Amino acid sequence: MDSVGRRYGAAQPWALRDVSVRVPAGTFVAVMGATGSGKSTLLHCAAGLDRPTGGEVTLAGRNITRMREAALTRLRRDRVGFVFQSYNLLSELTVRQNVLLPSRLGGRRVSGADLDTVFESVGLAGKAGQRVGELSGGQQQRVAVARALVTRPAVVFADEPTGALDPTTGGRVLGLLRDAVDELGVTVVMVTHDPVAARVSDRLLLLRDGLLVADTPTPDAATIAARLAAVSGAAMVAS
Ligand SMILES: Nc1ncnc2c1ncn2[C@@H]1O[C@H](COP(=O)(O)OP(=O)(O)OP(=O)(O)O)[C@@H](O)[C@H]1O
Repeated sequence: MDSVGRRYGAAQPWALRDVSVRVPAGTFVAVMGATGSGKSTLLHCAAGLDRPTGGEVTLAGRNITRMREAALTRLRRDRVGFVFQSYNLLSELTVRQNVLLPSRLGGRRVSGADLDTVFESVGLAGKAGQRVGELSGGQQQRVAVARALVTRPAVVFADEPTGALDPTTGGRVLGLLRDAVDELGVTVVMVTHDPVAARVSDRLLLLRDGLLVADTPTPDAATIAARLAAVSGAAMVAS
């Protein structure tokens, strides 16, 4: 992102202000900050889900700033995976159908071998035929991770992927994202409120009132919590 700004209306304050950040391939980045600091806005602008008001965005080597919607949709489908807090799965469909749905909609074939590999790696082997509605929250998030990874994306964007999970289950999901970085060279950009979850990342971005106020190698969880409290406190004082 080069000098990216976003506001949701001329009379609105800037949700993101002049953010410049480069994430090399194969890096795991955590994005943190107080509620309303612009984390989701940053993620959406970086992922091509939202258009910045100003600045330039390059995603998986392509400048998407003025890319037409159809090309952007193709780029997202082919090179990007998404994992959300709410899983965004179709509960009446099976695990396999959910994982294959985005590729099918895009007219792409996923080989049985690739599907088996991804099910194996996220611990869903043997569950492919089960209806998603019958699975636990942790299992559903694994399905979402499998769906994000099955197309072998360059980048996975995750918005609070462990927000609805208990710490143990959340830890497993974070482990899957970490493995995707270490073993497949995927780039992960993850928004989280949880310093323990952020600890799995290589690099920490901290936002305050839409400004990028820190960009550092990820420290230990206690230091993350202290930095988060410092920027959140400052945001509260400022408002
Ligand atoms: N669609 C929208 N229309 C208007 N304002 C918006 C919209 N989306 C976000 N905002 C505003 O932009 C600012 C940043 O919001 P954003 O959702 O990016 O913050 P966040 O750090 O992700 O917050 P949270 O931790 O609560 O999810 C907030 O002031 C929010 O009210």
